[in-house]
Amino acid sequence: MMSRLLPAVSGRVPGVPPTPAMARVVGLLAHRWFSGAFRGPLQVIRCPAPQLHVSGPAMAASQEDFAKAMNQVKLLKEDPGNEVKLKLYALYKQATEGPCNAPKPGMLDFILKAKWDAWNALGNLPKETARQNYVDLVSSLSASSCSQVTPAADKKQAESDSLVVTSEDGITTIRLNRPAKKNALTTQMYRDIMRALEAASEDSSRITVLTGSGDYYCSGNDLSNFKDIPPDKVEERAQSSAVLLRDFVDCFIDFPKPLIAVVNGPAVGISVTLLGLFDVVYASDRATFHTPFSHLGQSPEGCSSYIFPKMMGPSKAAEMLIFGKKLTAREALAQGLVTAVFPDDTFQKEVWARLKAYAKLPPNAMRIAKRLMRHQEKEKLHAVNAEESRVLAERWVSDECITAIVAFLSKKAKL
Ligand SMILES: CCCC/C=C/CC(=O)SCCNC(=O)CCNC(=O)[C@H](O)C(C)(C)COP(=O)(O)OP(=O)(O)OC[C@H]1O[C@@H](n2cnc3c(N)ncnc32)[C@H](O)[C@@H]1OP(=O)(O)O
Repeated sequence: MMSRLLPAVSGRVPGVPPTPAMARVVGLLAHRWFSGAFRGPLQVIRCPAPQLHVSGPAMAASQEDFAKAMNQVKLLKEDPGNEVKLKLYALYKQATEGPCNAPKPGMLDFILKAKWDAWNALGNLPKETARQNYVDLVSSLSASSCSQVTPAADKKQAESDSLVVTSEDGITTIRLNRPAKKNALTTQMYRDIMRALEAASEDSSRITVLTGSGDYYCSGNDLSNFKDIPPDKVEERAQSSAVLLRDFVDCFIDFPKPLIAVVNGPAVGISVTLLGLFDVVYASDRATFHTPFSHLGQSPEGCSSYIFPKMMGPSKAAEMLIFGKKLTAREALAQGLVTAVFPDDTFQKEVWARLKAYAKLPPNAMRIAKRLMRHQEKEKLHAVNAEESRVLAERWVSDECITAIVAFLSKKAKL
């Protein structure tokens, strides 16, 4: 694709070398055109993606993604160069107007001809594919543009008591930091994690890690979230928690970069179910995986009702999600929930060495590979998440759930 565009950019007829005078004129016009001296659709468009030739509506970006990509182009820190701008232009036109039907500009109208050639070269590429390719290209440009942020500015992104977010060596790490409460997730932490993921998806890091401080990875939802709710607000709180849950899980479904869980110790509830949405899960041999939903009068979330049966087969998934069987790290590895298990005493050293090496890989290639692996399932996962959240809102107001939570909060029960 690149080489097909080159003649268009230089204004050359393929196979005919340009004269020096022609090259000078083309260079001048191209400079004016691309530096904004020319008004027209090129100012509306901006960055695209390498032609992936992944076709068909299954790979199509939404109009919202497309609109976002157009805005992102304006934020690029570096001029992407004429070749890329031409691709962006062509993909924008194809995505918004379809195949090129405009009359061919005259040979001496170099700039218009370059634009026309670029658009025309897309032939009958479907609008949806052009839209997707535009989004991909912008995303790849944003990633490489962001990676030029100075290391000092890039080091620390956010810090709060319960969540610590750092970015170093190409890795953004989101660390749950409530060790005294086994890293149980408060309402504020769900919100902060969503914000951290959003920032990580746009920062210069190449991979993103979620891990815990202290002896636990995470003990799941903080059951105190259910405390002090006036009786007439119970239903309303259940509904708003379901919306929070749905938005939270959606962020994991949509996260564009490689996402790695570094499971440093036991994991409970939502911190286990979410693992199915990570790309890689590394666990200490001290970690356990526990989803005691029935014990709590609750139901599975994090898309686990769909992913776990597919991953480990329905009966192993049933043992976990219906009967609350706690898995050891080795059992979780055998079920495909965990990628690799490390001895606890060398866990941190081995895992971070591996992650640092991964974080040196080309970021766009990693994102594209992830998208190709995950895209087909995305719509399904959003639907599963919506349904699980809806059902949980019902469970939270059930007698079974209220009894279980009261028992825990009054210190009468523990898992
Ligand atoms: C809006 C989105 C909603 C998403 C819904 C998700 C569903 C789930 O995640 S369900 C899973 C909920 N989690 C639990 O049921 C775990 C409850 N915790 C325990 O059973 C135990 O604490 C433990 C087995 C995790 C650890 O036991 P251990 O004896 O080692 O330590 P503790 O002394 O019990 O814990 C220390 C400290 O931390 C508090 N704590 C631990 N986990 C939670 C939690 N999930 N919610 C609230 N508080 C928790 C525990 O109460 C102790 O506090 P104190 O020191 O103040 O007594």
